[in-house]
Amino acid sequence: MEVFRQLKEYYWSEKKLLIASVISLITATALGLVYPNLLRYLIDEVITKRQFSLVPGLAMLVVGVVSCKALFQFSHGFFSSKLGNNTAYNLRNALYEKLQYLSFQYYDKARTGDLMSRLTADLQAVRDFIGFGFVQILNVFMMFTFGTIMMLTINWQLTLITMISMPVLVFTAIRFEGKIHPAFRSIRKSMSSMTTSVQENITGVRTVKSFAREPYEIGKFSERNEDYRINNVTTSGIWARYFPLMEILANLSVVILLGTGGYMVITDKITLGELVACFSLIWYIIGPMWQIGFHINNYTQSKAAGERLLEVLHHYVHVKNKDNAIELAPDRVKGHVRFENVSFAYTDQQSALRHFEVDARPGSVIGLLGGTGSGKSTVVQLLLRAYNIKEGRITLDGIDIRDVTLESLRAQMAIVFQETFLFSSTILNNIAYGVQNVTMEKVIQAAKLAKAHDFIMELPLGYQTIVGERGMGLSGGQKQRIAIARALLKNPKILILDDATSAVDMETEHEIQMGFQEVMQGRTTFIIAHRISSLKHADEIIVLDQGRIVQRGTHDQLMKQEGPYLETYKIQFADKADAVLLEESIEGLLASHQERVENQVAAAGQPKRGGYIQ
Ligand SMILES: Nc1ncnc2c1ncn2[C@@H]1O[C@H](COP(=O)(O)OP(=O)(O)OP(=O)(O)O)[C@@H](O)[C@H]1O
Repeated sequence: MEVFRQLKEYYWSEKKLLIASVISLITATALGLVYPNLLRYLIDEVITKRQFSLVPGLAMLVVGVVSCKALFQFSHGFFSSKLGNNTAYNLRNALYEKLQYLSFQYYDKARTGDLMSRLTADLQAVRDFIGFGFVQILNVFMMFTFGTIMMLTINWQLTLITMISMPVLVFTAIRFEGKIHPAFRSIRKSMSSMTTSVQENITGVRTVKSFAREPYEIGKFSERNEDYRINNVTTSGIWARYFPLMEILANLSVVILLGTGGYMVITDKITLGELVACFSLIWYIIGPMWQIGFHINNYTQSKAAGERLLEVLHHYVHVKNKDNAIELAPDRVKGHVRFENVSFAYTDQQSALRHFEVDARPGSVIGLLGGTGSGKSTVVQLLLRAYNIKEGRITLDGIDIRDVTLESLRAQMAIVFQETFLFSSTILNNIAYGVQNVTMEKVIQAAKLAKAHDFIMELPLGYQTIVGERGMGLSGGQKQRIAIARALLKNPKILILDDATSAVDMETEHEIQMGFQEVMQGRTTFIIAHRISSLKHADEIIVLDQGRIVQRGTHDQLMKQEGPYLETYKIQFADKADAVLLEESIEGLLASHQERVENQVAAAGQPKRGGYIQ
């Protein structure tokens, strides 16, 4: 019950419904106990004593009891369902809220399919238990207690003899629980692994198809499906072994009751009415025992599901606001960013960034260059406080970013990520995502600066065009331009462009950069790029290699030094230089050829023909 104790805050607010549901069920159960007594009365007082005039009254009483019982059963169903659904509502909101605030560290390892199965199947299992299962278990307990007390009052010797096989039944049920619980955990695990596989397959369908890996994906899914099947079959095996055993043990009590009770009637120790009442009551005791397997199953399933929900709800949030964190006033932020001897490692194994230093004055542009995995994105992730650093410090206008509220810190920044993410909504909503109450003019202005306006206007629905999931239906460059417009519209103090123009052609990149120069005025900008042309105008360019700064300076300074920057420049511009040379030599060849032709024509005394190429 520890799991449900920890989940209390999500259902305890609905305690009125819980109480109403419990009272309704207790009343319905208590009314059910009237039957055996009516039976006893019918046999001993009416039939045996031939008092048939009492029959209509008795029948009316039965109708009354049945109607009341039905009414209470209805209200139990009504309150339980409301309780379950309200609890699920509270839990769903809490889980979603938690997912919003869980740090990047959590999402580095989280699997979407697994999270989805927690939010759906697990949540449903908990809802069903809190709504119905819990009260049903309470009902089982009450039916057993009341039924036993009533039987004891009729004849305690017969009751005790009948109960002789009950401890064995309880023992078997407990053993069953011990086996079925781990089995259900495995089912849930394999279910979530299967969901993950489907989710990944749908997300990466283009990659799968382009590599013609459909058979491999089918095989991978089949394996997981097989795992799920085996876990279900194993669970059914446990069920199949224990359930008949429990049924036999339950029916043994009935056999004992009829044998002993029948003998007692013959020997006049109890009346026939009392035996029939006991026979009816024993089902009141056995019924719940018989169903105990189902309730145990329901309980263990929801316990496993509850554990998985608690794992998310109690997951430690690494990056959060300190007590008394400073709220940055947007109009006072200047945008002075300093990294002071910052070292960082994602895992314990290898550092992603070592002794990183930069002093980005307000309005300056810092370029970051380096090979893949050299730590460029890590710099901006740390500035965004996606992760907490343990060595060194990062300050904004002299304040350690760990002392500032996350919301006010991130409100000062706009970032265009390497991988563009668009929501499945209109282009307008995607551009206006980071800001509230924005005018259409401002959206268009941002889109124009990002060189997105023209292609948006060519779409039949313009800004109202709904982009597919993750921006499907748009080219990589178009998606990037929408993401850039989104960042520009936010009007941030700090602008971060993480390889933001990698998917657009050189010409568009140049145009976007011209736009940037306009919007970058007064903003501190960090540009990560692989193309030197994107960084050339930065106030300082930092070259990284395996997390270390290997060169820094302006473009002109770096061009005068031997080092990776110059090498990169040579590689990137070698093709261009070759192309220029080739172009020049072709032009030279053509010119000399034309000259020769003209000379020949002149020598032959013929009129000169217009152009070289006829
Ligand atoms: N979320 C993460 N969890 C663990 N390791 C990570 C994570 N992100 C990056 N790394 C590792 O940290 C190092 C630096 O990565 P980073 O993304 O900063 O490189 P980068 O220079 O931006 O590379 P690229 O140009 O390819 O984007 C790499 O070794 C990378 O594998």
